[in-house]
Amino acid sequence: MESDKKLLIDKHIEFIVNYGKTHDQYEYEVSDYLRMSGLYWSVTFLDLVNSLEKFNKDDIVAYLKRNQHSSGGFSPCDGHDPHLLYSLSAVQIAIIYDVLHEIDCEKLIDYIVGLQKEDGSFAGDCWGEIDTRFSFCAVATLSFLNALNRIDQEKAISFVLSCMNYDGGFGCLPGTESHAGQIYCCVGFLSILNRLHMVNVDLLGWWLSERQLPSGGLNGRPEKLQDVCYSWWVIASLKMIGKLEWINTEKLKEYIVSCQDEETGGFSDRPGNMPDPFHTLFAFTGLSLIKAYPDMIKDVNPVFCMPQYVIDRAGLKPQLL
Ligand SMILES: COc1ccc(S(=O)(=O)N2Cc3cc(-c4ccc(C=O)o4)ccc3N(Cc3cncn3C)C[C@H]2Cc2ccc(O)cc2)cc1
Ligand SMILES: [Zn+2]
Repeated sequence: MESDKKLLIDKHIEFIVNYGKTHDQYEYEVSDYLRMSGLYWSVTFLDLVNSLEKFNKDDIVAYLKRNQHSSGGFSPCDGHDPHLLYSLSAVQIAIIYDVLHEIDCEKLIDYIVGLQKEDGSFAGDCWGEIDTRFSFCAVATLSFLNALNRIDQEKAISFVLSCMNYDGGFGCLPGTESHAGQIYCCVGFLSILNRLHMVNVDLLGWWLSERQLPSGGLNGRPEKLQDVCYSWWVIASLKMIGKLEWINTEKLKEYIVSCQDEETGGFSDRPGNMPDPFHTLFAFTGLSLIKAYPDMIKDVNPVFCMPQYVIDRAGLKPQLL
């Protein structure tokens, strides 16, 4: 029976610890444009399985400092431009290691405030791409820096609400189709700003529960294939709006475990595909949220996608319905 499949925790730890070392040089190199996020995915995974000591804290601090741009924003790695995505990842890493004092928080706050537009939306960087993902990155990062009062919150909220669709979901821009990843960002944004009552909970809960397929896995939009990372985007959103019980969590657990690579360790989007740190983290945060292995995986916060004890230590209490 699939549900009896063992979770090979030690193999997954080995996969993550060795990813940057033994992993095929070409693939590791081409992912340098997301390296700071890759580090966040790996650090969060290790902390959830009580193995944070596998990484060298001083090396991590040096990497953060080396990649804070003069503008205050963070780049993914040397030679790349700063971006909101990697600024959030850098602060998430700093909060987990409790080293926020090692980075220039004031300059980072100025960088983020400078990215808010007249209509309340946020650009991801100086090149100006607008996406509700960046609204989430902005308020999540400012939460950790205790600087939410530095942006125009009412305009930011009205922009995100202008991206809500008739199906209760959210898209990346006004009038764009609902997608689980965008829904997670918009619901998380509203949770951080205490506006979850603006969500149509029954409509959105129904749309999200409809993501579950016969395999037990979840897809990100109607008619798409299941993918283990949607385990996170969908159930974190359901948890925030208090409708997690609308998913068959036993079938979901079976699907998630079926995506582990028993040879190399790590998780892939679907059984038999190439594992990566991104899908490995979101498989574990999904298992954590449905409390599938409570003795092996620490509790995760559904809004910030970080260990709950870290969010408690930071004194943050994002709204949950
Ligand atoms: C392999 O193709 C991609 C496509 C998009 C991306 S992404 O950076 O825009 N991103 C995150 C992401 C990462 C990986 C990955 C491979 C190796 C590593 C090392 O750490 O990470 C793989 C996929 C991926 N995607 C694409 C994806 C996942 N499931 C379905 N798809 C199409 C997500 C994508 C968007 C993203 C999501 C969350 C987040 O915090 C940042 C970016 C990266 C690789
Ligand atoms: Zn995926």
